[in-house]
Amino acid sequence: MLARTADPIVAIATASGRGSVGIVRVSGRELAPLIDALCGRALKPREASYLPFRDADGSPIDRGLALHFPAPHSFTGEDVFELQAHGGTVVLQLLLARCLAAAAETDPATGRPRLAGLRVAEPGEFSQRAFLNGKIDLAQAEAIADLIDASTEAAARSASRSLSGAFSDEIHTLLEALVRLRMLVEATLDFPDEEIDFLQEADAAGQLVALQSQLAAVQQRARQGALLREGIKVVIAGQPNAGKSSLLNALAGAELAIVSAVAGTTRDVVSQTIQIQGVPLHVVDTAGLRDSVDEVEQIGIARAWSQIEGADAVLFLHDLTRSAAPAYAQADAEIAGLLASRLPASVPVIDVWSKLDALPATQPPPDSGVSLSARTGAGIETLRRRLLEVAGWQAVPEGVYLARARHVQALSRVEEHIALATAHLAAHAQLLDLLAEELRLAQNALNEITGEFGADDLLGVIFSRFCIGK
Ligand SMILES: Nc1nc2c(c(=O)[nH]1)N(C=O)[C@@H](CNc1ccc(C(=O)N[C@@H](CCC(=O)O)C(=O)O)cc1)CN2
Ligand SMILES: Nc1nc2c(ncn2[C@@H]2O[C@H](COP(=O)(O)OP(=O)(O)OP(=O)(O)O)[C@@H](O)[C@H]2O)c(=O)[nH]1
Ligand SMILES: [Mg+2]
Repeated sequence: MLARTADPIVAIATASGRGSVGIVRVSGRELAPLIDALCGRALKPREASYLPFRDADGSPIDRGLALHFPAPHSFTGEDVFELQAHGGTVVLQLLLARCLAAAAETDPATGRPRLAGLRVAEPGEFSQRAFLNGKIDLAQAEAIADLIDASTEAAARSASRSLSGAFSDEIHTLLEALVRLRMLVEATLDFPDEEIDFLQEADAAGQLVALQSQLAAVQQRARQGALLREGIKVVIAGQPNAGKSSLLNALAGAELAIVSAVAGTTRDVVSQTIQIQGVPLHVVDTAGLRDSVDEVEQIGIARAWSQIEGADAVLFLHDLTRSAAPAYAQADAEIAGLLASRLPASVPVIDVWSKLDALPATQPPPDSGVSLSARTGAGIETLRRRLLEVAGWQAVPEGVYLARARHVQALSRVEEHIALATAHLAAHAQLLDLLAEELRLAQNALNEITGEFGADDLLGVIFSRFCIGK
């Protein structure tokens, strides 16, 4: 949990601490004395000045651009002071140390420390301040972290949309509609003897239907956004020698896993994240499944099963050159039974028929599942499309906003409360209290997304996952 203090904070604000330019950033209530110590003068608000950054004895540590964003017009809403220096780790550490030391020194003008309490920021603390000072809401703060962590272009673009407030705006539109309805219900509850039926007059039922369909659209885009952020885990499973490792390599376009004609080659789990239309797929190659007396192979098979049990989708590989043999088919049937008993029904198992190139031209490939050749690449594109389908990816024309599982879950709770509210309204008079309560709960769930109604521990978890300097 991040401390909620108003202490001034400082951090090196570059991802790796090494680049051609690096920034040391300070946020606090009144930074003028510190700025004077490092720059030797006051800075024009929001304008870059090129000057030496002064050490204790006045000698320059580096020369660079200094910026002062006076409160409240800054990223954090506090006074912000930036030193944009050369990006070496040592020079940035020197500047950081100089800021801390200068802050503790007595300001000749006041006889007090220049900036009492300056300390190094914890991860996420700058963004947390921007949130606490009302500069951004919680969904936007999360979008900053997601933008920095984005692993694909599509994820970065949609995080940027969330950061600009596109997602928050939609949540606010839903909130407004909900608040209007709540007022209506409360008014009806307050004047029970009134002749006119407010609810009927204002078509409360119609408003609920409209709200539901607005919500469905937001849910759809948030689900797609969460998919872009989190991706799905796809586990390749099957008998030894089925071509699992070859398929991983073909999907990844690199020789990651060892391929050999020896059955039981793979023992360790090998995984690689690939992307299809910007959707990250975490593809996992596993040891071939069979009864084995080899101790090492047994460990590998146990690991395979634990991967399979954590999968969002399973690619069940069958070797086309052997699948007609009764013993082979029997072993596949046993594996199919185990998959069915160990996986929840919601996890799709895709039958993949491998080594299509080695199949005699006279023999037609099975019409179920996907037939492919890791060697020639035939069928790989079909498999990619099938995987996108299984992941539930549908490109949304207006673009999606990057969302998190947390948001998708909150939206599902809103959906449940609206459904209950609709039922209570249909039953009318005697259930108006319950209707009001469901609307209130729906509003709370929406407020959790933007952080207007967030438990402190939730906020702590969210911000502590940021990188340092954000
Ligand atoms: N040098 C630098 N680059 C950076 C950041 C930074 O802190 N420093 N950012 C850090 O994440 C991002 C930009 N985010 C920012 C958000 C708001 C304000 C800001 O000054 N807002 C004021 C004024 C707005 C205006 O003039 O329109 C405000 O909101 O009142 C600055 C940076 C990315 N690039
Ligand atoms: N002709 C042909 N051979 C393939 C194809 N894919 C894999 N093979 C061959 O099948 C054999 C086994 O391939 P692997 O990818 O190692 O099989 P695996 O399922 O990972 O095997 P284990 O790790 O032992 O479980 C190797 O000799 C591969 O060259 C293919 O598409 N066509
Ligand atoms: Mg293998």
